[in-house]
Amino acid sequence: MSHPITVTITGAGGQIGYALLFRIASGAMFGDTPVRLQLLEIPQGVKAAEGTALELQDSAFPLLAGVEVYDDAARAFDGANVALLVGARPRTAGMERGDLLEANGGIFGPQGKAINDHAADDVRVLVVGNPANTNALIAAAHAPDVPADRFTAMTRLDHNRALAQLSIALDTPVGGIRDVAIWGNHSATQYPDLAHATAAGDPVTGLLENRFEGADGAREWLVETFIPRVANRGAEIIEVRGASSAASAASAAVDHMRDWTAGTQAGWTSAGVVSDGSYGVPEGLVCSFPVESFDGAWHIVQGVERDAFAAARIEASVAELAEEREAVRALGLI
Ligand SMILES: NC(=O)C1=CN([C@@H]2O[C@H](COP(=O)(O)OP(=O)(O)OC[C@H]3O[C@@H](n4cnc5c(N)ncnc54)[C@H](O)[C@@H]3O)[C@@H](O)[C@H]2O)C=CC1
Ligand SMILES: O=C([O-])CC(=O)C(=O)O
Repeated sequence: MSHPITVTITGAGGQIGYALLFRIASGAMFGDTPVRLQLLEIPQGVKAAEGTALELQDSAFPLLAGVEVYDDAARAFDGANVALLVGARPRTAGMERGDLLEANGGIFGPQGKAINDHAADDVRVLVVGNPANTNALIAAAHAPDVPADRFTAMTRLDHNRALAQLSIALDTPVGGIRDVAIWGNHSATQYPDLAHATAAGDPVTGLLENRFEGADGAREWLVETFIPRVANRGAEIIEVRGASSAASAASAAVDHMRDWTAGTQAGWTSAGVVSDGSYGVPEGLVCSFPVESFDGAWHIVQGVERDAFAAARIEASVAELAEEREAVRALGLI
């Protein structure tokens, strides 16, 4: 059997943690490679994480090489090959994710530093806790010895929501849809982009025109229904479920890490990555782009054409990311 991957999960006693840990232990994230789980909680969350650790034992997962619970970041990130930063307060009805910046931002500097000082050299970090993009920026800023491209923020849930809404609208299987993209912030300003998507090999633009009786109908569906539905789905779930998305968020985290380590097989996906200046996004902002994964790294898909409408929407979302960076600077978090 191969050497286990050490995976640190923060907020392991919370809702997403409860949905995520069993998927990781089952092999959904890293295939046949055994995993060692290191769970980090704040003191008041430790009992819940310990209970989950007992249930992980009881599941007798053949790939589970061990579970430890910590309330100390230095120990929890020790030797981590993968760090899933989930632990943070979720928003409630009526809040935007950016409203959490002050409450949650302070978590990610110390955790970035603990990753810098204690994680394995090949550590890969996924930030889930909101506002995810800017929290990833904060963590990266405190980890100068870790290459910036190892810090990512989760927009895979937005990507999956876009696939699902398109699949429903066209009555076509999710598995045949390619090259959807989420640009910008994991917030209501994000831009879900279908301009280059195909379904079973056919351009989605044409399929939408057939479905919605012409170009005007397709455009109306995109602008009035699809984009706001995807961009505000988190709020819709909070409204209907009474709590923010948990199992779907865990599932997206599995997808993100699996693709990062094993590579993408079928076209683009979406991830918040540290901008290298591509598409005019200021360097250092953690922005969602269409990406592919190969050789163990995310690569921003280059040369994607964007019409004036798309460019304006993306610019607005990037401006919000720049404002969030200024806000965390003003708070002394970076
Ligand atoms: N990026 C995305 O697509 C999504 C992000 N989220 C975000 O994920 C975060 C977690 O959501 P839930 O699991 O539903 O929340 P939850 O409240 O159920 O669990 C959060 C857990 O984090 C722990 N925690 C708080 N501060 C911590 C720290 N400094 N270190 C370690 N653990 C800490 C808490 O004790 C709690 O057990 C929220 O910020 C939520 O908004 C949720 C869904 C999707
Ligand atoms: O909307 C929220 O607050 C939780 C989240 O990030 C999502 O479901 O996308």
